Amino acid sequence: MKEIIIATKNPGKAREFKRIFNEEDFTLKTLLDLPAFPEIRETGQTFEENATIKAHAVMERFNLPTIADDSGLQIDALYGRPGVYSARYAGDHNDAANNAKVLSELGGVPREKRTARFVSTLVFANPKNDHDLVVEGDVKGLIGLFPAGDDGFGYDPLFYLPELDKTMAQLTIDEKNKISHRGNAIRKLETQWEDWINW
Ligand SMILES: O=P(O)(O)OP(=O)(O)OP(=O)(O)OC[C@H]1O[C@@H](n2cnc3c(O)ncnc32)[C@H](O)[C@@H]1O
Ligand SMILES: [Mg+2]
Repeated sequence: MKEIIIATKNPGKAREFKRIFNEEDFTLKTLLDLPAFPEIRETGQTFEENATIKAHAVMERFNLPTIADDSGLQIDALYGRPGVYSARYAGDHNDAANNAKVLSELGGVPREKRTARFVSTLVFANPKNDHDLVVEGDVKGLIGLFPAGDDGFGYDPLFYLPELDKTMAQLTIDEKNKISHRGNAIRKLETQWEDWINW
């Protein structure tokens, strides 16, 4: 069976990838399914640089086609922060602390100025290809005044979608994948990889 690795240790991302891919043609493994992989230092200045670092570190270790996702939240009133620092804005992978910091920095900012977007950049690296596939997906929304919802991960409880009158954390995984930055990026990747990948 053909295999693709998703170079992530984030259980929320892992669930979304597994749910969206139809695994009839290949199986998907994340770093949570594989022997302990050392911490990858995300030293890039952009989502693409960090996704490239992750995809290549993991591809070289396992010698298999590997997709990495580097993603984050860009808030207009904060000049694009937390951006590439989204995972470690207030505390490393401490979602509650990160959300609290965003809310406190936005204190007093009115609804119409709380615009934001989630971005996901995917880099697909393959031992048999000399260039990577790179795609970006996004979704626009507003930062709520307080967290709402229990699903998803990260900043989902703060990310309000006016058209749905719900936060990202109030959506099912399928509803989130249908509109999310990651879902949009994965769909773009799927239209491109058939011609590129040579198993
Ligand atoms: O690097 P990996 O192992 O993939 O996992 P990570 O959580 O560290 O992932 P990133 O380095 O790409 O950091 C992205 C952060 O942005 C936030 N984020 C990204 N996508 C999100 C989503 O769909 N919903 C909520 N928050 C998200 C969340 O805080 C993530 O930890
Ligand atoms: Mg990370």
